[in-house]
Amino acid sequence: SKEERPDVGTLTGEDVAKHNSRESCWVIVHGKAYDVTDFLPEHPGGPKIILKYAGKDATEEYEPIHPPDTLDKYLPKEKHLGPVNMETVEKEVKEESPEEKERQERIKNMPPLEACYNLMDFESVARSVMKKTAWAYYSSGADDEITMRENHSAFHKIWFRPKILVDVENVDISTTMLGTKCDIPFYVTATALGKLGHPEGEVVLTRGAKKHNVIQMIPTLASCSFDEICDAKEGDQCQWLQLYVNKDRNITKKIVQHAESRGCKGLFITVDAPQLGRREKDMRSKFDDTGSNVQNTSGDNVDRSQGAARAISSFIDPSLNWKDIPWFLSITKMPIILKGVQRVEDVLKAIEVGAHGVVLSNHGGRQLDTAPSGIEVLAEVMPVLRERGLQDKIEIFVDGGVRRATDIIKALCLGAKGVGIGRPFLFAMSSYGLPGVDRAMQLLKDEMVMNMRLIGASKVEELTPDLVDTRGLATHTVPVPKDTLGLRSYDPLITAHQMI
Ligand SMILES: Cc1cc2c(cc1C)[n+](S(=O)(=O)[O-])c1c(=O)[nH]c(=O)nc-1n2C[C@H](O)[C@H](O)[C@H](O)COP(=O)(O)O
Repeated sequence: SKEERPDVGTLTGEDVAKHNSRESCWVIVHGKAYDVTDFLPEHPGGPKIILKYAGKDATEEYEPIHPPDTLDKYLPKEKHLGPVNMETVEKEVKEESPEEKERQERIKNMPPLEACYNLMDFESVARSVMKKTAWAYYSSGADDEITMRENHSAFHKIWFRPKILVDVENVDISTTMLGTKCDIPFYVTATALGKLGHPEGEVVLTRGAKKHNVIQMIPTLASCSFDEICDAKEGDQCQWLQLYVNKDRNITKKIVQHAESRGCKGLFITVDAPQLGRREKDMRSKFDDTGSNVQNTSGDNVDRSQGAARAISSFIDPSLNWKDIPWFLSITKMPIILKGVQRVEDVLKAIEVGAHGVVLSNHGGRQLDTAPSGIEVLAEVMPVLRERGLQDKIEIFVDGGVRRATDIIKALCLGAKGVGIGRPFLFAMSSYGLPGVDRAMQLLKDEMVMNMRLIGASKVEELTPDLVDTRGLATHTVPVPKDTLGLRSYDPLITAHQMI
């Protein structure tokens, strides 16, 4: 039976510690106690991860996965038990694991920020300094990660046909995307759970985007709350919303109209994830967290075989289809872009239903493995649109595997308006915080100016299809230069058993 709440202003650690079972489960988050007993079976991450902190302070585990307003939004008020005198709460003395000791050592000896000369350097540093679960979540792709690797190596199959003796003294790399002027044709794409990599989460990316006048796409599954990320923008800084459509369309309508009221300038509906892909590195790193039952369905209806992301994405509506698009057009004035389009027929359909744009993307290789790279689909799409006089009907974006300004230039030559970049900014943020994001964006700007000069173009309008040779793009077996960590990022169990 649940005791009545002791009638004292502030609870003590001892009061909370008594409620440490399935029958009566209280946890502390941000210095306040919550009775989550009735919530246990509904928790998308399963009851076990909460029970691991029953009667204790769960803040550290809670923080990266849940936006701060989660408890206010989803836990009934009478379950909010009020402040706890944190001096009376026993501090968990966590025995630092040998692995954690080694990681702390690597952090002490990590390279200075100035040693990072390109976006892959940030990936290399992040791999060595990030917590295993965070690295696993950010770096993983679906299944054998073939598409994740293909996204990057596809750019190496496109070769330039540079012009010479063009006056490139003044190079302008700026452009507009959905009518917003940006310094350089890339945006920070939506990537979930920013606080896995950095305690401040997505607002670090907001600040970096402001400094470089690039657009940030706010993820539905952000660690920060949507309003925190909006509040972090300055002046007329532009943000877009990435939307996972909820089975409950009223919730979706509220989210969309709130985003518009907060000044978002684009609605990117993610259409390549009716179910989240199977990211095995993410699964493996969750598996050894005894508190979470990611491997055990425990009889309820949420499949936890995908670590954190899958658990918190059980709301996504797999029945989303073309017939829903007119409804979206009716509930918002924001331009509507379909994110995750992977074939020319669907680009034509997007134009037909009145979408304002598409992102040719496979979710960074985290969804359908052996789906084609966005850049390959772009090379297929643009000639068809030009043939039908449709190339100016919508804005086409590409994301996946963009690591160099030459990748951005190739995408623009093929007809993209801009590209989305995900992991590099996560790795830069996770390794060096805002200075890391700042440097990563500046490196891309410097590379962009230099490479525009070298191919003989002084502004983005001059980036045309004749500057690239895409004959090699359709082959999917070319060896790629050994510069991609991706070739070594997949870590099948087989190596763990040192089997020959
Ligand atoms: C790296 C990463 C990507 C995610 C991402 C999380 C991470 C850590 N998440 S995920 O949890 O569902 O997989 C999202 C997401 O919330 N929504 C979305 O539309 N795309 C998501 N994406 C895909 C992202 O928007 C781009 O399509 C992808 O990152 C581009 O590839 P690069 O990382 O190689 O730049």
